[in-house]
Amino acid sequence: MSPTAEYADILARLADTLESRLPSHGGDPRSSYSAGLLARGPDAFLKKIGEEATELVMAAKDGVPERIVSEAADLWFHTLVALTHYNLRPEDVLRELARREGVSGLAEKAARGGGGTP
Ligand SMILES: N=c1c2ncn([C@@H]3O[C@H](COP(=O)(O)OP(=O)(O)OP(=O)(O)O)[C@@H](O)[C@H]3O)c2ncn1[C@@H]1O[C@H](COP(=O)(O)O)[C@@H](O)[C@H]1O
Repeated sequence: MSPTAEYADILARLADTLESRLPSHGGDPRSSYSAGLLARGPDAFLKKIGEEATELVMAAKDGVPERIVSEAADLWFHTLVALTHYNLRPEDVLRELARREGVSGLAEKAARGGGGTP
């Protein structure tokens, strides 16, 4: 099995798990890290997204592949927690990326009247 096929549904499965951690689904902060974040609300998980994004930037600047992957995974995970709170799914983001596929970022920016470097 190719790595892509092996991991194809990990985001959906993780989203299912996170939904089960919502307060409305009985998520228990005593036994679940994500239930704790979801119970504390946006201030808690949005702060984590900011921290993880910064940690990813620092890892990338250091250029250590294992740390870049680890910090990117932390950022994706906390982003999924946020999506869950707002009743959104990773499939919604994947659909948006699919919609953009093949559309140059430069062309899209020009269509919006933007210019300059990325
Ligand atoms: N993928 C993850 C995942 N990635 C990162 N993390 C946690 O995210 C936190 C990252 O925060 P930091 O790196 O800042 O470490 P920290 O200082 O300990 O964190 P804080 O105390 O600052 O929150 C750590 O506690 C990690 O364990 C994750 N926690 C859970 N999952 C997945 O979510 C599922 C459900 O987890 P629970 O909700 O805990 O049952 C798990 O089975 C996993 O599949």
